[in-house]
Amino acid sequence: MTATINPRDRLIVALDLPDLRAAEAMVDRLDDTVSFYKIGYQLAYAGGLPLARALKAAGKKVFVDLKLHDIGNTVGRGVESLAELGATFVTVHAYPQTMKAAVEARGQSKLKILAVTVLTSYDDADLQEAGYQLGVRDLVERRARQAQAFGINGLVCSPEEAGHLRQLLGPDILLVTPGIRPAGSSADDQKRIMTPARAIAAGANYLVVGRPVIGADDPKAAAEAIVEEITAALG
Ligand SMILES: O=C(O)c1cc(=O)[nH]c(=O)n1[C@@H]1O[C@H](COP(=O)(O)O)[C@@H](O)[C@H]1O
Repeated sequence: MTATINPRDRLIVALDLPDLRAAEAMVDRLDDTVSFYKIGYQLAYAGGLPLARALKAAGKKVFVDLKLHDIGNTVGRGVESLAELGATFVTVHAYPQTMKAAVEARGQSKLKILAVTVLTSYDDADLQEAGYQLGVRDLVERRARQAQAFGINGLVCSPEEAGHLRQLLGPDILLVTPGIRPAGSSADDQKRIMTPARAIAAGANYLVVGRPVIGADDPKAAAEAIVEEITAALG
């Protein structure tokens, strides 16, 4: 089912930019190279959420990444509001109450709920410091199984877990992987990373890329190179 996604549509560029003007300028620069954008904390909290509607009207897809996590009622009502925006994806943290409330609130809308398993900036030591007994691999697996049981549409995980999750959960669940770094680029604060080609080979459906594109001297060329790598990896 997910094999039919066009290679270009598998690249999601994170518009981690300070304001609407900067985000609109980046979308203009990237032009037809990019069809899918992510709006996260930085832009959303700077008044950027309305860009979701404008992008949709321009034929682009939008991922609203607010990583919801609160009591079930608050999560549910938040998801209802986000469904009105016309986004394709929204994120919640992969906690049982949160996932259950989000799936119920999604109702018949076209919004797909993605559960963030373990952030790609975490390793085993970070989880231990935060009080978890499980390491990354086991916690991702546990949360992924729970997410599937709740009817979540997809998982945000690192490409390092994508192969294992694909095997475990089958072909239908969407695997959306940040922590993407083209060969030779800086990891920044990411700890679980892979190149675009390896992430696709591991079974990721969508790759989320921020700084390697928006921080490049030529963002359009950087995005095009990633699309080419995705296309080649899909064979
Ligand atoms: O939910 C996400 O998109 C997300 C989850 C995660 O585990 N790790 C992660 O990096 N992200 C997001 O993916 C993007 C990655 O950005 P870069 O590290 O600049 O490529 C950022 O917007 C993060 O908020």
